[in-house]
Amino acid sequence: MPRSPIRRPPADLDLSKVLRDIESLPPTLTSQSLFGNNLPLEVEVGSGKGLFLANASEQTPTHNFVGIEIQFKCAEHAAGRLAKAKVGNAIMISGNAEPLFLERVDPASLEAVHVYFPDPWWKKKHRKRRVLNPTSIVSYARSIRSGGRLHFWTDVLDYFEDTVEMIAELAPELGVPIPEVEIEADHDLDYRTHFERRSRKNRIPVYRVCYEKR
Ligand SMILES: C[S@@+](CC[C@H](N)C(=O)[O-])C[C@H]1O[C@@H](n2cnc3c(N)ncnc32)[C@H](O)[C@@H]1O
Repeated sequence: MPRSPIRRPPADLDLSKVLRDIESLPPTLTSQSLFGNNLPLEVEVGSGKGLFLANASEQTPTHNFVGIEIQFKCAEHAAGRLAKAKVGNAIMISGNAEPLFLERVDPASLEAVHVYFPDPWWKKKHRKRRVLNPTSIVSYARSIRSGGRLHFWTDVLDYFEDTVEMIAELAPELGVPIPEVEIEADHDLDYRTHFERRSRKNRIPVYRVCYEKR
C-alpha cells in the first residue's frame, strides 16, 4: 500500500525543544536528563508521523514520552505535531533506536516501550533488519522496570507470531502476552497510530499485544 508523503512543519515553527539529534543527547536517557523531572518515562520506537506520541503525551501528562525515529523527515514531522500541541512532556529523537537502547538506556529505567507497525521486512534474509529482533528484544526487556510494559501492534501476522515466540524464548521476564482490544474511533485521528488508522480503514486485521514485566 503506498505511503502518504511526509509534510515538513512550517518554517516558523520552533522545534528546538521537541527535536533532538543523537549528538545533542545526554549520555544516559532519563526523565531527569531530558525533561528535568522524575516522571515515569515511556519510549516509542519508530514513531512515524507521531500520532501516538502527540495523543499519549496529552492524555497522560504525569508521564514523559520520547519517540525515536530513524528517518529525519518523519522525526521532524512528528516533532512539528508536538510543537503545535505545545506539550511539555514529549520529544522526538532523530536516530536509530537500537544503539541508543544498548548504550544510553539504563536497565529497569523505563515505564514502557511502544513498538507500533514496525516495517515488516518480508524476506527471510532481511529479517535481521526488523526493529523487533533478538538483540533489540533483549535490550528493550532489560530497559523496562518491573511492572512496566512492552506494547507491540502490527498488521503482519508472521511478524506478530515470530516476535511472540522470540519474546517467550529470549525475555521470559516479560511474562505472558496480554491481548489488547480494538477501541472504536471517535474521530478521524482517534487511532493509536497512523498505520493503525490505515489498516482499520482498509479492513486489514491488526494484532495487538502488551507484556508486563515481572
Ligand atoms: C511502518 S512505519 C510505522 C510508523 C508508526 N509507528 C505508525 O504506526 O504509524 C515504521 C517506522 O519505524 C521507523 N524505523 C525503522 N527502523 C527504525 C530504527 N532502528 N529506529 C527508529 N525508527 C525506526 C521507520 O523509519 C518508520 O517511520
